[in-house]
Amino acid sequence: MHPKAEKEDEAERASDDAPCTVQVAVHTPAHSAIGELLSYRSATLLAPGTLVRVPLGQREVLGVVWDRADDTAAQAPVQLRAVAGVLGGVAPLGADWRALVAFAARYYQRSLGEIALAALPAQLRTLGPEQMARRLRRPATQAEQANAIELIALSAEQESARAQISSKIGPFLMFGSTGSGKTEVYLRCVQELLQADPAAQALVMVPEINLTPQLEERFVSRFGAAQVVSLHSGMTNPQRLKSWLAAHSGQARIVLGTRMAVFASMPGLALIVVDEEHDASYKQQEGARYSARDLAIWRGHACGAKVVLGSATPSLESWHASRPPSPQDPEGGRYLRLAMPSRIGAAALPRVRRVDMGQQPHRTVFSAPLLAAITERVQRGEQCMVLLNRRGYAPVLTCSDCDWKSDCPHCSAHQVFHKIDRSLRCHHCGFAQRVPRACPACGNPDIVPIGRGTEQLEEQLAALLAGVQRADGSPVRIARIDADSTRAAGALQSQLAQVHAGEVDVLVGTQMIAKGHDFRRVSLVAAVQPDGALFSSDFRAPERLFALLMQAAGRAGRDAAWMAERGAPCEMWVQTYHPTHPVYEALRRHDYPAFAAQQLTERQQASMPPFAFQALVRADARTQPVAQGFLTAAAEAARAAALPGLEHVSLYPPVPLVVQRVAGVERAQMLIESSSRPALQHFLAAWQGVLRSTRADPVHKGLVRWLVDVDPLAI
Ligand SMILES: Nc1ncnc2c1ncn2[C@@H]1O[C@H](COP(=O)(O)OP(=O)(O)OP(=O)(O)O)[C@@H](O)[C@H]1O
Ligand SMILES: [Zn+2]
Repeated sequence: MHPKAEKEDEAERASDDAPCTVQVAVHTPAHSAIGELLSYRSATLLAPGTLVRVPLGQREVLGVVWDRADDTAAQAPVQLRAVAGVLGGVAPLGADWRALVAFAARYYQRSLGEIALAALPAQLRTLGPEQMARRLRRPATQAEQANAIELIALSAEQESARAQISSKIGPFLMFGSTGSGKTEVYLRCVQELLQADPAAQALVMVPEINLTPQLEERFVSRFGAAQVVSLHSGMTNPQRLKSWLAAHSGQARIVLGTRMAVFASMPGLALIVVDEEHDASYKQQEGARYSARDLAIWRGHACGAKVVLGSATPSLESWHASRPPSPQDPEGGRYLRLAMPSRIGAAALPRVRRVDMGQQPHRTVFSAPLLAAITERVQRGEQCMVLLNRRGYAPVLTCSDCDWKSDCPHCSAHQVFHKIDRSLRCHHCGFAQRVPRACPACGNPDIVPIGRGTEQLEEQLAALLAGVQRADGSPVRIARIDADSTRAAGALQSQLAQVHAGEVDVLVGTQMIAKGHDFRRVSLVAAVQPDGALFSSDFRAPERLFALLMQAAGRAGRDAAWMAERGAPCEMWVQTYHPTHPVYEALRRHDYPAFAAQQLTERQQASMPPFAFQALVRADARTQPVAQGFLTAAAEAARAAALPGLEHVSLYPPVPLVVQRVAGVERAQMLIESSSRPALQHFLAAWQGVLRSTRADPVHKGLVRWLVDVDPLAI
């Protein structure tokens, strides 16, 4: 039916029958004064969760019918605009899904409509009824049968983890070393679940799906393409709609996705896996700043699904939440910790070797012993990985005469030098320009790069290894993987495939190379300049660095049988000016528990997460005083109004962000902290209205936006 005809038809019926009022969630701007739900007139009573099209201003938008608020407040239907149409063929969204959306909106201080509509595929909004009907008629992916795989026998540790997940309630934290076979345990748990209950569904989340194409292959080959769908931001809109519908209808049994998948509609949801749960990409960094890991825990609890978090380097939050009971703490944490300390096939974790860069000649990039070790490995046919967490050629260009620096005109940051296309690019706002021929300030032609990124590292390594030959006499092959080298569609997949196929001898890259890859022939991993993170102002920096180095180390020596035939055990090299730093000491012993214990003691003494709860309010404005002035005024207004929860909450003075200006906008933030999560929540909820009215005050003209970040990951 033509949309217009349908609309008239609906209006017709509404005037005949006794019309009723429905509450609808629509996408309203984040801080708009429009209430959470809008009321519409409908000819028929619509079940909560029904997808509808409704008029909003001059437009017609997608909405979700929400549970009716108490009827007394409802307006008489005659005064209301009518629902324009119902999205036929799509079952109403379940109560579990609506509860999750409502919780996320409340907890992360966003509007219900924003979260609800953002969680739905864009095409539900844009497709007309006919297109939609055609889409629904399209046959599902031809059932490509799962390969009848002969299951490998689980190790004793894997079997114990599997059995506990099967018999206990959880939530579980699977603390398994790199290469301990966590993925195999996920696969078994999913399999067991699907076999036991024909309607059951599993949600498996990974930090970045493009980084782990291997994982997708493993699920598809085990369960067949018809059972598995993906949900991530790299998909086209039609693909996303298709996956979403398959999950929503229950036809897909397994959803494999990134953080956004936590909102997938899955009526049979019985198991949620959060792989590499420590990874920062589970936290959304714009719009509604939700943590998909934390929502997974909430969702599992609310709908009775088991939740398994997995990592070799858990977040300190999850580690603390899974502490075993002790005499001082008879309850212990809420999660059940499952330990898998051994690598599959009794493979050894790499031996950690620290190079004291203070003892090396000035300006050394690759120390002589590291270079010798890499050379030897290559000659023997083994692969090496070199990690540097900074892309580009050099972080800054500078004039040797006048001290000019390649600053971004729009940000308080340097523009990074990319030699490959002779460009200067800002990694904050994206502003790019050609490298000037001479210093723009004084005309001196001698402008030089300072510091180094992966592009330069690759170039230097190529020069240093120029004479080195592989076992077959051919020259050494070096490749680089970072956000620049993988920009083209499919580039990352093909580069990873080359590494797996042994076509690359030395892989240079950013943290992208450290994550989750099951490289079978890597025997040496080196971090050439990891010290930067040791002295960051962010209290989570040591935790992040430790996790990164442990994960990087975890790429070496994964194939026990192959390593046994080699001349030397696998190694992780760290070049540092602080070889005795506790982070490197813990790394040397592969001792995550000791590292975590030391960090948690510090956090407890300083009353920091997970012993305290935080939120940030950020203000962006034309000037720093306007940004800070808004925050100060909002805090003062909160105190003046004696908002609930305030007595248990500390409001700190506003400060500029570390990168203070981005794209011409000044940024400031205020930290809010409490030892009680409910008190913090209570206060934030009450503060919303105050922030809105403060914003409306004309003295804060020049404020661009404000936002709240609950449980922020970066301070
Ligand atoms: N029981 C088993 N017997 C033999 N091989 C196994 C077994 N379990 C897993 N493997 C193999 O061991 C390798 C490592 O397993 P997997 O990738 O699941 O580890 P992981 O714990 O997820 O590692 P990481 O955290 O480092 O990504 C894989 O190649 C996998 O096929
Ligand atoms: Zn910039």
